[in-house]
Amino acid sequence: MKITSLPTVFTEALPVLEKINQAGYEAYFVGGSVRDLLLNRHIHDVDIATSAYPMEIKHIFNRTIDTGIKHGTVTILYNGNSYEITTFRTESGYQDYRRPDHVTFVQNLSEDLKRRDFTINALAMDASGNIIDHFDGIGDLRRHVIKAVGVAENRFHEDALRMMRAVRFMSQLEFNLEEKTYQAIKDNHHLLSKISIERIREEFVKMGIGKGSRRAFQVFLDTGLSQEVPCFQDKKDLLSIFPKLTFNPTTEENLWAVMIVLLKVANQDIAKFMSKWKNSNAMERQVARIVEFFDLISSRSPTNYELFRNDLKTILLTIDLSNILGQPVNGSALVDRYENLPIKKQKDLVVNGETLLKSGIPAGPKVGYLLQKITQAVVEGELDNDLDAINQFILKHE
Ligand SMILES: Nc1ccn([C@@H]2O[C@H](COP(=O)(O)OP(=O)(O)OP(=O)(O)O)[C@@H](O)[C@H]2O)c(=O)n1
Ligand SMILES: [Mg+2]
Repeated sequence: MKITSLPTVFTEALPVLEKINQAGYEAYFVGGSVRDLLLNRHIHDVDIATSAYPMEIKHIFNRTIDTGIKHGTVTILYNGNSYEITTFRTESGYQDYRRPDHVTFVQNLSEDLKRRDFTINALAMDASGNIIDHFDGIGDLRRHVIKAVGVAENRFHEDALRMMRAVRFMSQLEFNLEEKTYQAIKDNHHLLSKISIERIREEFVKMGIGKGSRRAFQVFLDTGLSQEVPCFQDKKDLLSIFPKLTFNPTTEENLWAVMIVLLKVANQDIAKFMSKWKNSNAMERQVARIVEFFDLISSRSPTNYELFRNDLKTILLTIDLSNILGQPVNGSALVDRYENLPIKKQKDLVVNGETLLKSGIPAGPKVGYLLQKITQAVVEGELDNDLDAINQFILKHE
């Protein structure tokens, strides 16, 4: 197969292949970019494989970064873009079911393609647009199948994360798992426990927000992979809800929001669950806000309305909570209710602790009690946010 018209991500990178070729080495586009090109999907970056050693690549290009010299990878900067160029290699250095500590360089492309995870990812394309496909990856793209290259079990022993990659591609591409690949995951799911939570999380999130997330979740459960993720141990019931959802979360924040609602409904410890994911501080803050928000819905404590922020509004409007909670929750009604609140922040109230003291209320717990009563009555629409009305209210409640 030869591709004659290439998107700009490739045409911009063609001079890179040509420069390597002119220096006497082979060079190809490989992996995800070739797969996504054939699927007509958005291509975020192109990776290059070559017969040249990293030192030789550093000679050919002026601006390079030693990304992973040990693994044969050099990043080059060319015409405002950066490219990862990796020397043909095998996976013989794999230890402990994780990525290799050291690699063995090989001289030809077919050896390099053999060590890749799935047939649809073991595709290459040369500078003329010829597709190299030794494992019928094109056929599997047509059949919508994720199939391991060679013996599936070996591929998963080389890198156990590939089992998560399998379900993640199922979700992203809406593909099926080939029978032997599925069976090999079922037989080897325990190996996932060797993989760091950060790497698992990256795949889990991609799986959770892909178009085929619900089917992928079912396989994540059925194969036993979920048991190997620390925060999901003993949460099979909770997870079994995912395949039944009537929508796909589309952003990472949405995905966590769904998880949090499920945990809330099941009365489980959210902080404990979230800490196990080792999320970034920024994501932790987002998550904390989502938790606050759901507390808000359930407690209806007026002062909590302060926590209602635009991003949370988005969640409410995009996620159908009724389906998760098993009881009717009208997201847009909640948003409307917020929009029409007489006060949105405690500060919007015409009185505060200080003004109450000045008006003669004795210092003590009474002040806080009154303030809460007033706020609640105003939020619920039972009392106007007006000094006279509030003073009368105080007389009644003193
Ligand atoms: N555990 C892994 C990770 C990657 N690869 C190979 O390296 C390529 C690039 O890896 P990566 O960028 O992680 O994945 P992509 O398949 O490119 O997917 P994405 O579009 O998410 O980048 C893959 O296509 C595959 O050939 C592999 O064999 N085993
Ligand atoms: Mg990639």
